[in-house]
Amino acid sequence: MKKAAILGIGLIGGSLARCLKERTNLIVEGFDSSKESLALATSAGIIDRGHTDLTQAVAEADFVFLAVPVQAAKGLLDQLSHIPLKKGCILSDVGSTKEEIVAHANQLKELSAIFIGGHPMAGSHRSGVQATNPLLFENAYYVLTPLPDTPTSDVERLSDLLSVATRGKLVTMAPEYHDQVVGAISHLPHIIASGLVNQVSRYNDKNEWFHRLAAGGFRDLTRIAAAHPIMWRDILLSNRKAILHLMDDWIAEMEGVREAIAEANAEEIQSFFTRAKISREGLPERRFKGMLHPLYECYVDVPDYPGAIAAVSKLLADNEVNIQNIGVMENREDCAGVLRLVFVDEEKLIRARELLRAKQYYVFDLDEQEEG
Ligand SMILES: NC(=O)c1ccc[n+]([C@@H]2O[C@H](COP(=O)([O-])OP(=O)(O)OC[C@H]3O[C@@H](n4cnc5c(N)ncnc54)[C@H](O)[C@@H]3O)[C@@H](O)[C@H]2O)c1
Ligand SMILES: O=C(O)C(=O)C[C@]1(C(=O)O)C=C[C@@H](O)C=C1
Repeated sequence: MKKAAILGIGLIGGSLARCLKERTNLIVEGFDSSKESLALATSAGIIDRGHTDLTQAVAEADFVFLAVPVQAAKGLLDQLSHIPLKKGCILSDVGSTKEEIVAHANQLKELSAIFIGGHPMAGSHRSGVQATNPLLFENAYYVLTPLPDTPTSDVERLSDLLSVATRGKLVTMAPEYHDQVVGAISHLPHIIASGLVNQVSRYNDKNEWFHRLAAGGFRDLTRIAAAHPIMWRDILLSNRKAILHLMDDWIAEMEGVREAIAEANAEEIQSFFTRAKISREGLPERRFKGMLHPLYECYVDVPDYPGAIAAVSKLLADNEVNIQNIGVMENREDCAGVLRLVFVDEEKLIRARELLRAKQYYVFDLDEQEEG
């Protein structure tokens, strides 16, 4: 039997393990410094076996995936360069930055496996094995960053495996290029979200209404600020060059709009928002999107009385419309507010919209707005 070893059984490593277990014939073994995570992953069937010993974990592995924070991944690579790996073994990672780790692997001449950098463009602000999801990478881009001299057959072998296992969209690009692009659409937004949360938190220390009034806008924009600090520390340290450049551009962007506000320049302020609106609406379609998950979702306003949520789910269940996922949006205090409903396909979503609207529920579907 062929084997994959996943080093780091957290959100991404654990989700990848579940993909491999569900959709390939590989034996999946895990390595983690946390015995609790390994025990949980083994008992939940996420991995076949857990190890705290690296040599045992990678023994006879055909594929090894590093799924730990970026700086820890460099340390594991150093250790792996002293461990004989199976002939033909492919070593990859899932880290959010690529230039540094690819260069690091490339200069480890003793490394007995081919290294191909990887980064699934999907994730969450949650971390740990408890947050794993075998559908996490579905339809998301999964970037591989082979070097010009990486054998094509190895890239294909890895790409084929990941394509089947994750159902993601495999693409290749140069590591530096990856870091510039992902710096702009992932790393910079995390800095902005966290900076905004810290700024408002300072105000809130003196007046608690800041947090209490925080509604949809603030919460939507800052969800990602709840992500793992060590992971993000490592990402920023690893992609410093690109991020510093992006932050300069961001500061210039903010100075531009600040000036327009200071001068009460209505035309310029409107143009700032108009450009953003057009660009935001031009992002790839959400349902078959790249960086965002394919979702058949809608939002339903529900009144604030006991049983209101049950009434919505009963209406749909009575009409054989299965809800795949349901959540209460946290955008209003002391109020049930808005229900987010997710369906398995478009047909179910359309049927749900019809049923709910026939009962006078207010249903909002972003894609319907974009289509119309
Ligand atoms: N979270 C995301 O949204 C996301 C998305 C794509 C890629 N990534 C990348 O995936 C990697 C893992 O992130 P995650 O979100 O799964 O983190 P996580 O915190 O959920 O999981 C990391 C796991 O690695 C283990 N670990 C940490 N250091 C270790 C070490 N030195 N030796 C052994 N085990 C160690 C931890 O115990 C934990 O189980 C990071 O490099 C991150 O940049 C994250
Ligand atoms: O959805 C989220 O919470 C994420 O932060 C996911 C996200 C992103 O920025 O889009 C975070 C880091 C990754 O390397 C890839 C994806």
